Amino acid sequence: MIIGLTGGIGSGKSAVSDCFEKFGVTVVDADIVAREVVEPGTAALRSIAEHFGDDILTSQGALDRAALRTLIFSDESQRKWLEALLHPLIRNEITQQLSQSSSPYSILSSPLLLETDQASLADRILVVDVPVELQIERTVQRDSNSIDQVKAIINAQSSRELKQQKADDIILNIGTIEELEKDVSALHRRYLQMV
Ligand SMILES: CC(C)(COP(=O)(O)OP(=O)(O)OC[C@H]1O[C@@H](n2cnc3c(N)ncnc32)[C@H](O)[C@@H]1O)[C@@H](O)C(=O)NCCC(=O)NCCS
Ligand SMILES: Nc1ncnc2c1ncn2[C@@H]1O[C@H](COP(=O)(O)OP(=O)(O)OP(=O)(O)O)[C@@H](O)[C@H]1O
Repeated sequence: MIIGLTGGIGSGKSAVSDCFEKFGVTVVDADIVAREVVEPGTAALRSIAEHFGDDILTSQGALDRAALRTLIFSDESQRKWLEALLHPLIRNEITQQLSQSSSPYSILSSPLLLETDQASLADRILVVDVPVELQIERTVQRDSNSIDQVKAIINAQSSRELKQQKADDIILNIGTIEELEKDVSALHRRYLQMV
């Protein structure tokens, strides 16, 4: 059984998947996979440099993620171009990593689970839900992004309401980390009964 874990930027997916990992559940994280497919030497990184120019690379030849972030969240057509290149590669790698899992069930954590065909890889959808104001507050605190950039990223993602509609399970992450851990623990027991 594969649980698709999703939520917008800064909603708490990593906090939730860290708890599942502590219970021995295999977690495949789409954000980590998205970094792997553009490592130096990959065909995808070469395509990105050809399309955006060598300024999109650091002096070490790696992807300048901050530069690409600024570009794609201010120009939808460039974001669509990047997604058309990367999403098939990300999906393939996710499938590969999930096939190697040996835990009773696995977690696929992805910010774009419901926006892409990654949803079809999951048997159940678990949404980490937070009010947008808290999402922005936690993200700005964690990252060096400005409020406007965080808002632009949120606008490129599906709405809180749509995620709630598509969810089989919802964790409302408005309390403490300890409360979040209790909610994950209860879900873990339920999931074990389902496999
Ligand atoms: C633009 C990039 C280089 C910025 O890298 P950076 O290290 O700053 O951020 P990181 O990759 O950790 O992503 C942070 C968050 O941004 C949001 N985000 C990233 N890509 C997208 C996107 N295409 N659409 C909407 N939100 C996105 C997600 O909430 C994600 O958790 C990077 O996000 C990227 O390559 N995005 C395109 C690939 C993609 O769609 N990844 C999402 C997982 S499938
Ligand atoms: N219940 C909570 N109480 C306080 N802080 C929290 C709570 N849950 C998450 N956080 C913090 O909020 C920030 C965002 O959480 P996290 O990194 O887990 O989100 P995410 O959904 O994985 O984000 P992204 O989509 O950007 O990868 C982190 O700094 C995290 O420590």
